[in-house]
Formats: sequence, structure tokens, C-alpha cells
Amino acid sequence: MTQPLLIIAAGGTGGHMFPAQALAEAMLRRGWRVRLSTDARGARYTGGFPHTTEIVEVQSATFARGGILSKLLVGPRVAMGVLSSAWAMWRDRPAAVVGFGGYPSIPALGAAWLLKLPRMIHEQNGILGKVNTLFAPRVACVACGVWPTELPEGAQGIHTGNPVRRAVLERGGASYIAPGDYPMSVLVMGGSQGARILSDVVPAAMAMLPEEIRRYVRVHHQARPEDHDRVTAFYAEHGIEAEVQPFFQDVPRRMAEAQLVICRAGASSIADLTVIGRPSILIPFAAAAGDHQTANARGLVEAGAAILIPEGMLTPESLADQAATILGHPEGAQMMARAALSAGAPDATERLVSLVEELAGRTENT
Ligand SMILES: CC(=O)N[C@H]1[C@@H](OP(=O)(O)OP(=O)(O)OC[C@H]2O[C@@H](n3ccc(=O)[nH]c3=O)[C@H](O)[C@@H]2O)O[C@H](CO)[C@@H](O)[C@@H]1O
Repeated sequence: MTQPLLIIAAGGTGGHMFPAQALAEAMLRRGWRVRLSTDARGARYTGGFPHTTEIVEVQSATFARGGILSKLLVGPRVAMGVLSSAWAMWRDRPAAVVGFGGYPSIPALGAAWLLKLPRMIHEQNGILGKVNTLFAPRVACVACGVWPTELPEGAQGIHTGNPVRRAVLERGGASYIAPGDYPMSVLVMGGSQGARILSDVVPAAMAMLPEEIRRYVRVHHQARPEDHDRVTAFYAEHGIEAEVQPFFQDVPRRMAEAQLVICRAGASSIADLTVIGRPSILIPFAAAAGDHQTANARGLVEAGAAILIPEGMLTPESLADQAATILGHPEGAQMMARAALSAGAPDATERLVSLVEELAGRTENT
């Protein structure tokens, strides 16, 4: 029997790529061929994809970046991308096409629409991104990471949750060692691209912790490359043991070992926290479209698993206060860790897989 082909379209930020990776892992395990259609930016996050994933780089075009000339070229570039994707799809007849948002998903979804191939999209946030808004009424269904998600007229939404990578699932529910008089790990993450504000505030906050906590703290701090040296120097000057990197390849392990996570509220960061189950302090990116990171954080905050500090209220003092509350109260921290687990959807990948199989008209294990 020929292997069915799934085309996954995703790109831009890691936020679109990690859930795409989770689906690729699951479909390959089920015997499908998987082709990822992405752009040069997305290609930076393909290191964790199984090596059997076929990766195709498409021309990506957006009005959001570049000068007048590149804006004028958006239309022709998108048209070229759609046509070349359509040619490949006409030749290879994929059983299904799934988009995860971002401009690089336009060529594959546009081609699937032209050829009337089975297609759907996954939206990670409670508010649809631009490309997903365009395609929502033109696909069989919108798998939603957050529920409820506002959808345009004519779109059919189904709640799946946000799928997480296999490495995260493998740490799912790893037992939590509550804070105490021993080395305590604090993981600081700004999302796939890092966050300047965390590098401005977190080191100073760690330095302000009461001495009985501070002496045990070990920080794992993801900082943008341009902030790396000053953050490293600050921790060293203040005698705080810290590892600073522009991107941690092994977040699942570091998160599982953390007593506290301080991070943005991107959809996959939140999903990782709920699957592994760790207390967190969340600082949503205020400029995110429709303030969707605050919406992403709501579930964890309402479950008692996270403390939210809006960007405007983030100071070394406010952060040190909240971090001390968590690291100084083992029982409370333990409850937060448990509450995080209760807010998760660890079966999100399975739900998405079922939808893809249904879409492709094959429910049997191929
Ligand atoms: C600034 C911005 O627009 N952010 C958006 C982007 O977030 P962003 O691209 O930051 O993505 P997410 O927070 O959803 O995911 C980040 C992922 O990167 C992993 N990670 C992070 C740091 C690191 O060093 N190593 C590592 O592996 C995290 O564990 C997580 O799984 O897409 C998300 C999904 O559409 C949105 O919810 C976010 O609002």
C-alpha cells in the first residue's frame, strides 16, 4: 500500500513550528510520509523534526517587513509560491494539508484550496492570526489550541489543545521537587526568539531575592544573542550561578528540573508548562495581536498554577517578590505544579491526528 502523504505548512516563529513538529512526529509514527513546507525563518526550527520529514523551503512574503520594493514583490512571490506548491501537489496528491499559521503557510494552503484537496488549519492562540483568518472559512475545520476561539463566519472550530513535542510529552507529569534548602533551578524563557525585557529585569530580580533563597538559586536564562554578555556578566558580578544561552535545545529537561519557570505566555510555552506541570510567573508580550498572550495565560492563572505580571507592572522588585513567594513556600509551589497539570491537554496531538485521518478519509492505522 502506498504511504499517504501529509503536507504541513508552517513557518516564521517557533510558535508555529513546534506544534507542527508534534504532528509530524505522530504522523510519521503512524506510517505516513510527511512533508513540511516552510520558509527560511521556519527552517531554523527544524532541528528537532524527525530526520525522515521531507523539508521544502518556499518563498515567503509578508507586508510586515522590508522596504517598498519587497512590499511590491509580495503579490508575485505569493503567486509563484502557490503555483509551485500546486504543481507539486498535483504530482504527489497529498491525502491532507494542514496549516499552522504564519505567512509561509500561504503557498501550500492556497494550492490545496485551488486543487480542492482535503485541508485544515490549527490555531495555537485564542485569537486567530492573519493567515488563519484568511483560510478559516476555506478549510474543513479549524483545530483550536485554546477554547473558545473567536472564529469568522463560516468557519468550523474544534478544540484539540496545543500539541507539544515528543520530548515534552516524555517529561509529562515528571515528579516535582518542591523548593527547599538545596540548589533550586529557575528557568527563564522569552519564547522562541527570546525577550529583551526578561534580560533587563530578571537578573536584577534574582539579585534581590532574600539571601536564604538566593544562595540556592541556579538560573537557566534564555537571552537574545545581543543581551548574552551583559546578562552573563550581571549574574557573575552578583555571585549567582547562571547558564545563559540564546536558545536552549533541551527545554523539556530543564523545565522538568525547574522549581520555577519565568516566561512569556506564547501558546507552546504555556502548553509545555501544563504537560510537564511547573509553577510559573508569566509576563505576556503586550504587543501581541489582540493581546492574545494574556488570553493564553488565563487558563493557568485561573487554575492557580501561575502568577501573571503585566509588562507595565514588571519591575525587579515586583518579580523578586513573586519569585520569593513561590521559592519560599514549598507547599504552595507544589500546589501550583499540580494545578498546572490539571490545566493541560496532553492528548492534543492524538486529537489532531484523529482529525487529520478523518479529513483524509482513513481512520484505520495505515
Ligand atoms: C512574540 C510573539 O508573537 N510570540 C508568538 C509566538 O511565540 P513563540 O514563537 O515565542 O512561541 P511559543 O511560546 O508558542 O513557543 C516557544 C517554544 O519554544 C521553546 N523554547 C523556548 C526557548 C528556548 O530556549 N528553547 C525552546 O525550546 C518553548 O519550550 C516553546 O515550546 O507564537 C505563539 C504561537 O502562535 C504565540 O502564542 C506567541 O504570542
